[in-house]
Amino acid sequence: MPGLPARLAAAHVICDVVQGGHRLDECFTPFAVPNRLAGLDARDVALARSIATVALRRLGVIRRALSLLLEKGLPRQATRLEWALIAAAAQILFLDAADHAAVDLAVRAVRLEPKTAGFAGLVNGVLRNLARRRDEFLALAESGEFDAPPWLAQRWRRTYGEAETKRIVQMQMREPPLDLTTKSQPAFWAERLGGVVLPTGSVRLSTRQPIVELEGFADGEWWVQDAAAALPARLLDVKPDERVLDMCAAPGGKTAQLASTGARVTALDRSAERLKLLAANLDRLKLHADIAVADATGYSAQPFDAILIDAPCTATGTIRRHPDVAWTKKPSDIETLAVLQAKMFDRAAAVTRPGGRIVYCVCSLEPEEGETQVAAFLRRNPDFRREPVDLAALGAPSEFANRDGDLRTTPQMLPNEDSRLAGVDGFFAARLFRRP
Ligand SMILES: C[S@@+](CC[C@H](N)C(=O)[O-])C[C@H]1O[C@@H](n2cnc3c(N)ncnc32)[C@H](O)[C@@H]1O
Repeated sequence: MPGLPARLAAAHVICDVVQGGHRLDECFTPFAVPNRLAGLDARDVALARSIATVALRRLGVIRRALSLLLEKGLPRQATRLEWALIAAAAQILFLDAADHAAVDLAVRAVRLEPKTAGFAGLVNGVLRNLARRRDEFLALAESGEFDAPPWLAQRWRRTYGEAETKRIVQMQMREPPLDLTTKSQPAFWAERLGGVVLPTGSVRLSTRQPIVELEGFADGEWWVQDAAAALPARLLDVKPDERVLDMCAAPGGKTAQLASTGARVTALDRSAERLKLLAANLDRLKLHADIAVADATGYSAQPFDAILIDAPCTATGTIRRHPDVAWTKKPSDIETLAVLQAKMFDRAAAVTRPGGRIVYCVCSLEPEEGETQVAAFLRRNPDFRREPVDLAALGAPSEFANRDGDLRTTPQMLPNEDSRLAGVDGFFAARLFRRP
């Protein structure tokens, strides 16, 4: 039955992410365990990915709609039913699938498994009702009220206030644009690829074409990187021939920026697998960095002129691009990561030469990983001082800096009349100079 394998794969992936804690991107690599894509052709993989992505982006409201339709809740003996219902609901409410096809394929999918086969009638009824009451559920979806896990929304309200949190959540429900960092000539590439040049210099497209098919990819003229993610490496203001450490480097978006300045860059990461990706990316871009596989918290070397710490974090600023983050992270992750980040920060201080500098950044909206982390670092390391970011030099709007002069972006910033071209990832970055 055409379309069935893609729907089955999507339902499995949604379960692997929400129940198994897997990263969505990882589920779509050939090394995924379990591999849900075996035997699927490229079109089916793309369809499964788009269903799973939308389902995770709108999981809160989909679950809310299903709970309104399933008066008695999900049958306890068939919890796997939920994933098939979620995949089908994502298609009915948010994708251009014909209702009857989405319902029919979901019914066929649940009939394939002995544990769920007896509920085919229930699935049929629930999904038909969902399609009939589509407008009501779309109105519910518009509010954005259900699309962030309550614990995260509550934190953001405390940090950013009610109104901004609403805008953050609403932006996270949208499909993000594709941002490119070009080696040179952003205006030329924007024209060739049908995009725009942002004030910060990134090229922004709204295409859904596979990246590898876009002009300039194979020739290594640009790489994919959110506009906010492109700013921290620039804050380091690296000069040719300086010795620079990229402390958490893979897959190498920021290493590429640092290496393209002519600096001597060491790209360090704990993950040998991810460093293979970095090496392949640098190869395509015809750029060079020395690669080191090591745990940053125990790293030792001759002092560097400049260090970038793009620390591992909860990544709650990237939920637009990685909707799985909203459903796989938990409050204790913030505490665990904050401890690791502080250790890395102190190690970086130990290998910064007097007069040298550090840029510390995270793609997290949580102050414990950003603002608070820097304040604690400065208390522990009085030989460092903060240097406010120069927004004019970055071409960034004034709202990109916080009161301390650090970079702080939130997803609803960089608005655009064309909503397909609006928003940025949530990022935090601070510049710290070691006294000579
Ligand atoms: C936010 S990602 C880096 C993204 C990268 N800078 C870029 O722009 O493409 C964080 C990285 O930290 C690495 N990492 C996590 N713990 C580490 C540790 N203890 N030592 C070194 N690297 C670590 C992860 O493997 C991951 O690649």
